Amino acid sequence: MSERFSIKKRFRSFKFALNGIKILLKEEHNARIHLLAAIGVVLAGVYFSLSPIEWVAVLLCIGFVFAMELLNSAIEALADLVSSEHWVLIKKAKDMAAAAVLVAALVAFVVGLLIFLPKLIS
Ligand SMILES: Nc1ncnc2c1ncn2[C@@H]1O[C@H](COP(=O)(O)OP(=O)(O)OP(=O)(O)O)[C@@H](O)[C@H]1O
Repeated sequence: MSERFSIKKRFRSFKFALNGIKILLKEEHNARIHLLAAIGVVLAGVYFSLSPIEWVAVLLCIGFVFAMELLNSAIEALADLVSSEHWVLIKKAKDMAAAAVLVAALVAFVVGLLIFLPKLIS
């Protein structure tokens, strides 16, 4: 049977999700670098007075990279739980999860270039 809706439980789930972000920033050094980059990009966006559509692109990229970082770290944690021994399938899962972050970061980089390069040049 489905559970009754409870605001208290929804709030608790939200707290667990915030804890996930806290763990990411505490344990994943790459995420800290990405956070600094995101802050820099937002400040640059304010400086260059980005248009609404440019903000949408920038914020989507920032969210995309962090979401991929979170999923990558979750997969890494589960893989480490499964075994500390060397397994081809663990390598495959970890490398593909890391590739997801790389793809997101590359897309964000290209979008950043498309938006900021013309403003920097002119
Ligand atoms: N249990 C395992 N079995 C097989 N391959 C593994 C295992 N653990 C890690 N690897 C692989 O070893 C390499 C290094 O993994 P590791 O997690 O140490 O590096 P990393 O991704 O640089 O770490 P981080 O991003 O947390 O600094 C990766 O290719 C990963 O897929």
